[in-house]
Amino acid sequence: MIIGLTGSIASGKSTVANMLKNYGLPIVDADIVARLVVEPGTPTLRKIVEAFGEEALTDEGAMDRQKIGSIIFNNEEKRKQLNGIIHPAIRQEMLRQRDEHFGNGANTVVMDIPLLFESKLQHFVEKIIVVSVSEETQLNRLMERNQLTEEEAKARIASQLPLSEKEQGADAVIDNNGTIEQTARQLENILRKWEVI
Ligand SMILES: CC(C)(COP(=O)(O)OP(=O)(O)OC[C@H]1O[C@@H](n2cnc3c(N)ncnc32)[C@H](O)[C@@H]1O)[C@@H](O)C(=O)NCCC(=O)NCCS
Ligand SMILES: Nc1ncnc2c1ncn2[C@@H]1O[C@H](COP(=O)(O)OP(=O)(O)OP(=O)(O)O)[C@@H](O)[C@H]1O
Repeated sequence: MIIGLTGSIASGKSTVANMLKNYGLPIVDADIVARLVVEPGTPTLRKIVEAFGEEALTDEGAMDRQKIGSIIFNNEEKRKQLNGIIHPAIRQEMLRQRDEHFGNGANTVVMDIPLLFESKLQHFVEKIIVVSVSEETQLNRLMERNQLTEEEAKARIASQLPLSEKEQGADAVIDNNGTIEQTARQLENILRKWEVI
């Protein structure tokens, strides 16, 4: 089975992904892949420099995440341009990792894709878990974790589809407003229902 794990920024995907890892399920993590495909020397990083200029790089020649983030979370055109460059490389590597896990005998693989709905990747997975929180909880946790101002946090949240819309497309929704334990129990019930554990 291929499980798609998504939600919105700071809704708790990584928290739930770690729980899934503890069940021994392999995780293909889009955010990790997104870092892999832009490492110094990759064709994708070269295309980003062609599009955004040398200012896209740190002095060490890596992608300047702070700089690119400040550009694309406040400019939809620039965000679409970056997505057009980086998403094909992310997709290719995610599918490679997915097939590698099945090749190694996995029965179930989890694909942790923040932009699953935005990038219309539903066909990559069989079941979708959406990790959902209230706007207030999301804003507070994002500001706390990334040390962002309210304005910066709201810009990042606004760059994604609303969680209410994602819940419509979910096979299961985890309400992550409560404690980690309450989230873990919801996940356990979902995995039992799907006979994954
Ligand atoms: C813009 C970048 C440089 C910011 O890096 P930074 O280290 O500050 O954030 P990080 O990579 O940890 O992403 C945190 C979260 O931001 C959100 N996010 C990232 N990229 C995007 C995007 N293009 N559109 C909307 N939300 C995004 C996701 O919820 C992600 O989980 C980085 O997010 C990036 O390279 N984004 C483009 C690749 C992408 O779309 N990744 C999402 C994988 S589905
Ligand atoms: N149930 C919870 N109770 C308290 N804090 C939580 C809970 N779930 C997540 N957090 C915290 O909220 C923040 C966001 O959680 P997490 O990083 O799992 O979200 P995410 O969806 O993976 O975010 P991103 O989209 O940025 O990768 C983290 O600091 C995490 O420790």
